[in-house]
Amino acid sequence: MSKPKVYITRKIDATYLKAYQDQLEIRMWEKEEEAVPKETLYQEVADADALFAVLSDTIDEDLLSQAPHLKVVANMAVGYDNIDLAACKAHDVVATNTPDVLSETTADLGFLLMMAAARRLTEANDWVKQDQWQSWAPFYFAGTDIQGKTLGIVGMGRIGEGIAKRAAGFDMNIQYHNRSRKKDAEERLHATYVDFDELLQTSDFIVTVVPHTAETDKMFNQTAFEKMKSSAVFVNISRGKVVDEEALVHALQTGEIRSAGLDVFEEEPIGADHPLVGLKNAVCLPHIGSASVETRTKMIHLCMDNIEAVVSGKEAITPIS
Ligand SMILES: NC(=O)c1ccc[n+]([C@@H]2O[C@H](COP(=O)([O-])OP(=O)(O)OC[C@H]3O[C@@H](n4cnc5c(N)ncnc54)[C@H](O)[C@@H]3O)[C@@H](O)[C@H]2O)c1
Ligand SMILES: O=C(O)[C@H](O)CO
Repeated sequence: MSKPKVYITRKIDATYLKAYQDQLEIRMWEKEEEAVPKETLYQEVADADALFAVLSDTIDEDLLSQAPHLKVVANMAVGYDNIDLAACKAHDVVATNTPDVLSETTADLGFLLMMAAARRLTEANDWVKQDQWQSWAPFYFAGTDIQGKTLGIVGMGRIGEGIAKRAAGFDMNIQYHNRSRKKDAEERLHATYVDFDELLQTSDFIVTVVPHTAETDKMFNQTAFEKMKSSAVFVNISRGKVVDEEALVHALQTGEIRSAGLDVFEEEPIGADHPLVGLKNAVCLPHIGSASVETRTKMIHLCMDNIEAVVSGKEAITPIS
């Protein structure tokens, strides 16, 4: 009997796939950083039973209509705004994501961005590397402290809770806004629920970690930045599209807010000519929230385990509900 066919849209080292090769016929796009061209992807899915996708692949009606045998799309991300779930349902395709395994690593990066933006880390690092350091001075690269400050978390989910846990260790006051109030988290994390406007107005640090949906699209717009303190540090580790980037650039340029730490952008990838890259008070990273070897390994295995489960007639481990 022939093995179920899996197509992987990015190069993954064979060692990660060894355990699955007896059960599955695995093909993949052989480039790590270059996206698979649409024509190639459409040809490859024509006889595939399973698709291992990454967050920059668009999984929509157009693609699914080219994939008559497809049973499962395993997205190597917890976010799934690249997947049309209604189209998956219509084609009887199970969509899966990678929740939990990346929460701590992504919370680490959120915290790192908070501190980097507060303490002007990249600016100071660039200065040394550009051979500009002459002598010690009392206030050069003086940033702002985080201890004793108020942190506002927008999206108190798995990763949001991870941020709150870390913030407690830094003696921050924690407030949050979420689609629904989470009383259990309030007790566990000593966090206070506030509405969105109050969070914007009263937080010294604002971290967003909501999914990108119709509701959260550009929720950080000009009005939102105007409400923030002029000393506020804004961090986005969710999706670029939850922010109106033009408004953010304006807020950073005019001192409406102090600084920003950004792992995600409206259209990715961005280049050196992007307006945010040119701003000293913006720390910009190439969407690496979950990028530790340990976590990426877990994400790959979870995708493959989901695929193996579905193609062998079992329930997916982490279906997107
Ligand atoms: N930068 C990265 O590399 C990276 C890594 C992992 C996740 N992410 C992003 O972070 C998101 C969150 O991941 P998670 O595992 O914590 O998800 P989660 O579902 O556990 O948490 C999301 C929280 O946002 C809340 N929420 C949804 N809509 C909201 C709204 N309109 N207003 C306020 N709150 C709202 C939900 O109620 C939930 O509590 C993902 O969807 C993904 O887009 C980014
Ligand atoms: O949604 C996700 O999981 C990230 O963006 C990549 O880890």
